[in-house]
Amino acid sequence: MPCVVRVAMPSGLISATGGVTDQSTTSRIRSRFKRSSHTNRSNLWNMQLLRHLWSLPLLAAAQLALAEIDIQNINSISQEYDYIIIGGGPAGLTLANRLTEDPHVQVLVLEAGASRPNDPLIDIPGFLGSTVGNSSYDWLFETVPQIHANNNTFIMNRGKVLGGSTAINFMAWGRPALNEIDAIGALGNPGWTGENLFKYMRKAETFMRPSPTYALENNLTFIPSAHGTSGPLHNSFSKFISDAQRPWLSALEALGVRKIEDALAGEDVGAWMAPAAIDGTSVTRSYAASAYFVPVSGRTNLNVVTGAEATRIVVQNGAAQGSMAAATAVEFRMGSERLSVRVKPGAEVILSAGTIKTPQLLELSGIGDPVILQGFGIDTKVALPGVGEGIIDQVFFGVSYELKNDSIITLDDLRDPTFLADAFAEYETNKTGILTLGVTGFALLPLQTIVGSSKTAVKMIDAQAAKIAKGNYTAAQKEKWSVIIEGLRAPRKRGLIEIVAFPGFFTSASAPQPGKKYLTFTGNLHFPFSTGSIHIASGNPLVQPSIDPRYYEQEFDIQVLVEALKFLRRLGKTGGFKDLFEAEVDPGVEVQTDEEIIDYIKNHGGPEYHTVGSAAMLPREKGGVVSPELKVYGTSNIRVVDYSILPIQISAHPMSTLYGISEKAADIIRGIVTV
Ligand SMILES: Cc1cc2nc3c(=O)[nH]c(=O)nc-3n(C[C@H](O)[C@H](O)[C@H](O)COP(=O)(O)OP(=O)(O)OC[C@H]3O[C@@H](n4cnc5c(N)ncnc54)[C@H](O)[C@@H]3O)c2cc1C
Repeated sequence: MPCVVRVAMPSGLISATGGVTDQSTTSRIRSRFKRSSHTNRSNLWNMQLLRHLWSLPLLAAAQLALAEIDIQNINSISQEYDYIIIGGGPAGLTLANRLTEDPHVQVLVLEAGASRPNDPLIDIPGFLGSTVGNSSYDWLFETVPQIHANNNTFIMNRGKVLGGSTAINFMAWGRPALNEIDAIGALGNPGWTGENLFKYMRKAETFMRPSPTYALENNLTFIPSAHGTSGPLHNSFSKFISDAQRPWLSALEALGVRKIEDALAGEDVGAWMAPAAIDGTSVTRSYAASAYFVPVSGRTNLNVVTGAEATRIVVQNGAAQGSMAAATAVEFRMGSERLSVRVKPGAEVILSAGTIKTPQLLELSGIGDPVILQGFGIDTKVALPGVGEGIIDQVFFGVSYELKNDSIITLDDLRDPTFLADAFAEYETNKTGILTLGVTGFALLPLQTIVGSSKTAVKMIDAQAAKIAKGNYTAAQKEKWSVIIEGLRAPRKRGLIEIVAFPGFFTSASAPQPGKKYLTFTGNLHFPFSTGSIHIASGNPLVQPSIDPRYYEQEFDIQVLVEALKFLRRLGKTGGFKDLFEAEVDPGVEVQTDEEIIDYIKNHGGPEYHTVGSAAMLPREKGGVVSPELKVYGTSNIRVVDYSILPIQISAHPMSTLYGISEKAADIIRGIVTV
């Protein structure tokens, strides 16, 4: 067996702790941020969006940071693991942490990406988004051309690094309504209730309260009992709130959107100021690797191997013999080496490779739809047609405004290398300034608010319900959609569109102008009806799967987004925003008719990075892949624990829910709870 890499904790390019930054350090920082050698990877939508957000010098700095990252060879993989976890993202590392609390349990984690401790582009909150699109951190998956989205292809960004997408994401910390989890339970998943899962979400987190003065000045409210106080994952309110978003709550109130005390307490329809996954003490990103791995990295019963890409689970027996199929080995690659680790009797393999890679690995292992598997010469070990089917992906678009007042600080300032260097020095010295920023202004709106009329909303809902009733869909599909319809009919209990105030230029049709400042509103469709699939495109594990979310196949989705864009334009003309904005930049006033708006959204909107459903937790006869215990049907020792198990979408950003799912899964696996 080869040597195994265990991640070391080098000092890194930039210390994450505070301290005095002297003059020579500041000049070094300045010159670093002035260098530029980054070349743009793609002209696809997401890439344009992020290219506008982040300057070339910053991305060059990322390359310098990479050179400093270290991985050490420490020991060898043994053959005696109780759990082999594929994927060192939020789910994989939560499980690894909890399962190794028992010193007699041996755990191996295989992570395809590298470990990047003390990487400033991950750790410094205000650099959010800077690693998205950089192949050293990002898988850069691509969809197939989307026929209902002007045939556009979209990049599906996902973290390829220890910590998974939590290392590269935007850190928004939210939770769905309690009743949404109850609805997932009612689809055939006993034991999955809102109350129960919220308990696990709180277990995962430590919430840092803001000081009473800061809370009062910035309208930050919270209900203490809704938050965890001793979990590994830290969250807090942003220490920097741009003046560009000050009118958020009052302008929304003028449009009939009430402020809610705390969107994490089980009801999330309304407007709020949100915390982010930022450790309020160190003022660094709190993510799966820093929260769940680093504190326990010294455990001798935990072996986390980075740069190790799992390629197949070797599965024996199966339906043909009438017995349960069982994993006997996991094959993986490290560089050009092909390796394998045995699954000892009684041990388990847990797939936590994320919504895109988990179904691919199942299919490569002979678990999936026999027709698809045969097409690639793969023997069927478990016939499970639900694998990779029924995926639902949230989508979003932006409306950007140029600010009248160029002295307001926004993320746009970071495109200026001198400002960036100063901001960096301020962050290093005091842990203050724009580089401490997390996105704060959120609201979740029901259709009734978006269209401004209950009657119109009900008409749209009725039309969609009738279309579904008449359509040639399976009963299981109709049942899932009925949950969304039910939500749409209960505007106080369930929202449909989330809107966010992003303090900077975050649209892709135009480019930001030097010296100008912007605020972007995003409109995010959190319950799309359009449903697609992810399947292998080759028997070669290194060929990425075919991802087809079928964006806007259900016309209702695009109709709602058109209405959302109109709502955001109304918001831009309301209250304090009216005086703040010089002009709408994207889509721009020339885009007026519904057809023009549709084109704008299809060409300049895209994935919100929250895909669910590729290994759905549902009864097997309803297309389910895993049971409520998260066991893959037809197998004795394979589970899936990641975001792919959600059978329908939720109204919130995934992280809190996913950590909660993973905490609960750890208790199920350890036998602490039964479902
Ligand atoms: C750009 C972006 C912004 C986002 N913003 C937010 C936000 O603000 N708030 C929020 O709550 N959520 C956000 N999300 C979503 C959130 O981060 C993800 O939903 C969540 O991390 C998904 O977790 P997961 O375990 O399913 O998969 P991932 O986080 O993708 O983890 C999977 C891990 O498995 C590894 N892996 C995959 N295949 C293999 C293999 N074959 N062998 C070994 N390892 C493998 C991957 O490298 C990765 O580390 C964002 C996501 C992205 C990409």
